[in-house]
Amino acid sequence: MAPTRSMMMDSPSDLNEFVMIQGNGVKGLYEMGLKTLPKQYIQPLEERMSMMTNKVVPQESIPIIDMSNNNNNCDVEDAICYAAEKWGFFQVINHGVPTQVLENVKDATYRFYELAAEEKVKYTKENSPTKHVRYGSSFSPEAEKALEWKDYLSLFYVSEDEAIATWPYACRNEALEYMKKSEALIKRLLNILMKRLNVKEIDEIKEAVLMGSKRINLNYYPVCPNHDLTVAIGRHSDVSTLTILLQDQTGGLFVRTEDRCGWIHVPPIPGALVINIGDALQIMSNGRYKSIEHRVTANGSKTRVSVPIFVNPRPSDVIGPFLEVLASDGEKAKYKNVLYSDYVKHFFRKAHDGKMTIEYAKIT
Ligand SMILES: O=C(O)CCC(=O)C(=O)O
Ligand SMILES: [Fe+2]
Repeated sequence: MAPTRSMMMDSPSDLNEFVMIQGNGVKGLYEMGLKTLPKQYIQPLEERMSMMTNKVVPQESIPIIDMSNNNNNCDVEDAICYAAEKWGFFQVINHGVPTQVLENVKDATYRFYELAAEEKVKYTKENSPTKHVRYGSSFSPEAEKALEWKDYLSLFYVSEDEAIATWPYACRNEALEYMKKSEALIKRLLNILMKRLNVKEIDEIKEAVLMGSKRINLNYYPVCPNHDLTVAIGRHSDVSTLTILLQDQTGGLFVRTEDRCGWIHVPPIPGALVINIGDALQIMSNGRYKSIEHRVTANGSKTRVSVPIFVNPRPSDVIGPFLEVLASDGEKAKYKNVLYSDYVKHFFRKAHDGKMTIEYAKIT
């Protein structure tokens, strides 16, 4: 029997069946015309943006850095390192990734989500022929108190051949092209950030630990009923080295203020990319660069898409503060060495919980 709206509201197992097992996602809930948010999505008060404790600070903004060579290159380098130390988040313009490539990957995101549920369901955890391709909804439904209003397709990059063989046709060429065309930007950013840490050269070993593996996510956040009772993504920091995020013009990404008392909106800028430092780089830089907590609000009137590329160490890498950082002035290590796959497992084992993941690696 096709699920009715009232079934969806009352029964967690019907909701799970419709959203996750049949692969309709929250997109399916929106399309069914739900006027009230199912209770599984209702977040505790302290997680809602409408609370006084979650005030938005409109007078603050993260830096916008022009990466073209019209500026003095030293200014660009200073701006990037300062932003990574103080804010952990910045936007870049004139970054060298062609606008058309960005537009194409957004279109491809819509194309994938417009496929019938029977097509998308082939890529869920239960059905996907490879663990490198995963379609799902919410973050860790087993661990979360309340679900998140988000569908995702997560594509782990191993090689071009493997991607061509396994990634969904609706989006694979565009996702691959976006990854390829952002490679030079990623390398430039890492070179700049490393120089400031006293790492003179990114040799093969350093390159592997900084950017040895990559994951691209196609996030889809449909229009949400009672949107202020829920979140699209809860408070978290990324476990990556760097994240390169493409967002559309809807808005909704918020970053923690330095005093951790409020939130700063990351305004959409046509053609720009949002860059943020992840936990792995916070650890490798011994805390010099900051991986900042962020979240995404659900929207009551517009669908939003975003496409992050998570630039990561390889799962088999051991990460810890670089010796160059510690040696420069005898600085003490703030983090221990951890196997990156253990760190990532720890992140996925629990619900989103702000900046708590990094405690796993902290020397106390
Ligand atoms: O959608 C966004 O703007 C942010 C997504 C995000 O934070 C993530 O996927 O880790
Ligand atoms: Fe994130």
